[in-house]
Amino acid sequence: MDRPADHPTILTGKVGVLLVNLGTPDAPDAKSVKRYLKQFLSDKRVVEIPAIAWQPILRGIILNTRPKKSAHAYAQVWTDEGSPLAAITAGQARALQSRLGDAAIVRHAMRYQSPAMDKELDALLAMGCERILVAPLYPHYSGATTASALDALADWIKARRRLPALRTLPPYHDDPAYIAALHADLSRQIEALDFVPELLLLSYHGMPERTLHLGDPYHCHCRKTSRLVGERFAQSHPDLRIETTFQSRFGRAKWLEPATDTVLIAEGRKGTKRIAIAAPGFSADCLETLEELAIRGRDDFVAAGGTHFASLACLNTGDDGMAMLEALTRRELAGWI
Ligand SMILES: C=CC1=C(C)c2cc3[nH]c(cc4nc(cc5[nH]c(cc1n2)c(C)c5CCC(=O)O)C(CCC(=O)O)=C4C)c(C)c3C=C
Ligand SMILES: [Fe+2]
Ligand SMILES: [Fe+2]
Repeated sequence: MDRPADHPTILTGKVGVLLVNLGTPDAPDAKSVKRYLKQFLSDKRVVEIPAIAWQPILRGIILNTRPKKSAHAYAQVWTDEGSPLAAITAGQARALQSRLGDAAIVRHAMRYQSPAMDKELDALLAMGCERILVAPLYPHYSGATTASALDALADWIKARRRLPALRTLPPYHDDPAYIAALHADLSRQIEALDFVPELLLLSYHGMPERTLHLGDPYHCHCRKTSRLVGERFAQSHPDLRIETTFQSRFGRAKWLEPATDTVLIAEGRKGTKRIAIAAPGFSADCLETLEELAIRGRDDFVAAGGTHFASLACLNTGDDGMAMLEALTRRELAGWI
């Protein structure tokens, strides 16, 4: 009798690591963006409005207007290797694989679009992995990101007969390895600038404010990262002021404040001339950092009177970030030995 597709022929005792990020369109055109947004914004973890009320708004309004606008934004940051988020996440998986060597098989997946989580989990199983670490690359826990990735894992679990042993990487917003990586990487980038910033803005993706009152730890996680990174900078760069903001507001509800664009304008107006902005909540540069911060953020700040603006890169595939990911991964794998 044929074996079912998810049934590995030989079990080898191998360990798999699946890096997971949010997902991105396959191409910077309205059709691909629409497909992506439809999947993303239909996730009940992302838009917590009953489907009966939300789906008509999504299908009737948002999916008819936003894809064209967003596709234009994606086109401005698209690379030869595709969407920056996709290219960088693939690079992180390759870099982690070479750091871990025989200790694990590393793959990557996206919560939305491709490579799909279920296919990548099946691939690890087919390669003989009896233990799999699923690592959502979100330092700060939120229902919309971390929990949603775990929902997709749960769906995969429910649909398979034979399962590996599983672990998931916890949020790492206050992990000394993450704080040290951010401080080292951002310090190096700041030292390489041709100006001395007065202000380092730490901009995190926003969330509806309501989620904070419902008990989502996201806001507190972001604030704690800022405090810990700020303590390091107070030692190394005592004249650098550090502020926290939230970007990428979506929809009509109140989102976490202060908003990044509002603060950039207010700082420019009150006479701040030189700003560096970083986005510690994003493991990889993406639309939200390369277009919203680096292009529109600069325009906002300069129009308000600023003269020097630098958008700093995310940890991406740099040594500081990869050493941190290796340390976090090895710690989880050690729990299995
Ligand atoms: C890093 C953490 C993220 C949180 C928290 C988050 C919450 C969140 N996002 C939306 C709506 C959109 N986000 C979009 C893009 C996007 N979001 C994240 C990360 C977080 N989102 C990333 C990494 C990206 C970039 C994807 C890329 O392709 O580069 C978009 C799509 C782009 C657009 O049309 O503007 C939307 C929409 C909500 C509603 C939400 C919390 C409830
Ligand atoms: Fe988002
Ligand atoms: Fe908080």
